[in-house]
Amino acid sequence: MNQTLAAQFLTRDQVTNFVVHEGNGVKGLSETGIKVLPDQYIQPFEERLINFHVKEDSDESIPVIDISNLDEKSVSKAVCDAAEEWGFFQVINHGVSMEVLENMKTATHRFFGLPVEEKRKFSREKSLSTNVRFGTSFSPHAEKALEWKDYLSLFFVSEAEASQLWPDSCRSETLEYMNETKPLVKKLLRFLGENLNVKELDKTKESFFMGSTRINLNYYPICPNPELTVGVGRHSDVSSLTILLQDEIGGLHVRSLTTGRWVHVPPISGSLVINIGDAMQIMSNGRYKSVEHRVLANGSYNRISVPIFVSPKPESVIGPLLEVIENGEKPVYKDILYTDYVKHFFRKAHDGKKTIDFANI
Ligand SMILES: O=C(O)CCC(=O)C(=O)O
Ligand SMILES: [Fe+2]
Repeated sequence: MNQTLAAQFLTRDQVTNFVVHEGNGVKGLSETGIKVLPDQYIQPFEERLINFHVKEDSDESIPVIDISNLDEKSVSKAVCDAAEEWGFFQVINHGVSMEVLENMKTATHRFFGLPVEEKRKFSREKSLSTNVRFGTSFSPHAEKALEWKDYLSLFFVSEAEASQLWPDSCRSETLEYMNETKPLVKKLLRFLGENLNVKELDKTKESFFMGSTRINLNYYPICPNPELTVGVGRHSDVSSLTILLQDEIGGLHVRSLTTGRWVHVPPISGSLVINIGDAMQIMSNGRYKSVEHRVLANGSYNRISVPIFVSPKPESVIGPLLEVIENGEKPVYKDILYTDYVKHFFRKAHDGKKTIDFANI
């Protein structure tokens, strides 16, 4: 704890400078031993999860699906039902080894444990490529209230590019995690596709569903007033499918489509959390749901998570799939250039489910 440094944060600008511009992140701020949450992290009353109905003991919970089940039909049905009713589920016995997952978590801690000068090499100002970005909050320039989170975001182009640009401290573990997860992604997409009348995942479908991949390493440090802020604000993902590895701390909440309540996603050792993103909601013409979720800040523990955002190729034009609307179903979304959609998402602060209005007819 460094009380002297904590006492130095007199003004809002000094905090922003320390966290955002000097690249210390909220991790750096947390490690000064700061006792009071700086003003710019105070979320409006209605955005603080504490004010919402969260029932930890509720009988509502997102489905947990054992993917190893030999009866493919029942697994496929469980996946598609979960995608329609919850937009979120956890998978166990998914084929990605515990070792790969543990190595990914260790590498995440290793990266965030680096000295600031090392991490800053990947900041917006210094990074050699926009495909690699170390940052804090979500879009600090667009946000009225900041989020209590630091991240490293890695857009995958090729192994060759990754070996040039990604940090040494986490490159091989992240690539292995991404590669080992691919069969699971394909399996889930095949199930989801078949249920939409997509007979096979050919090259065109693959580029719609999984043409690009971004992996984020998220770090949520201990927060002095967790009840006043958020780790991540209400949002849905812009991906087709998100595969998320979380540690044992917890804090991710999903809004139930049935009751509107915020439901906790309990950490299950060795599991992966899967959620439908906006691109899949659009391509399925609203059949699969991209659901609002958010992350609480924590007053006692540091937390990490590692989402893989499996998405269409940026240059793909996506809209409701032909297979879905050829039976006469009325399209509810228009065709959009995926990169325009992503730009729209990042231009503003997190704002619940509003991003998808961009694609409304
Ligand atoms: O940290 C988590 O559990 C979720 C993070 C998240 O929702 C995101 O990065 O989009
Ligand atoms: Fe998310």
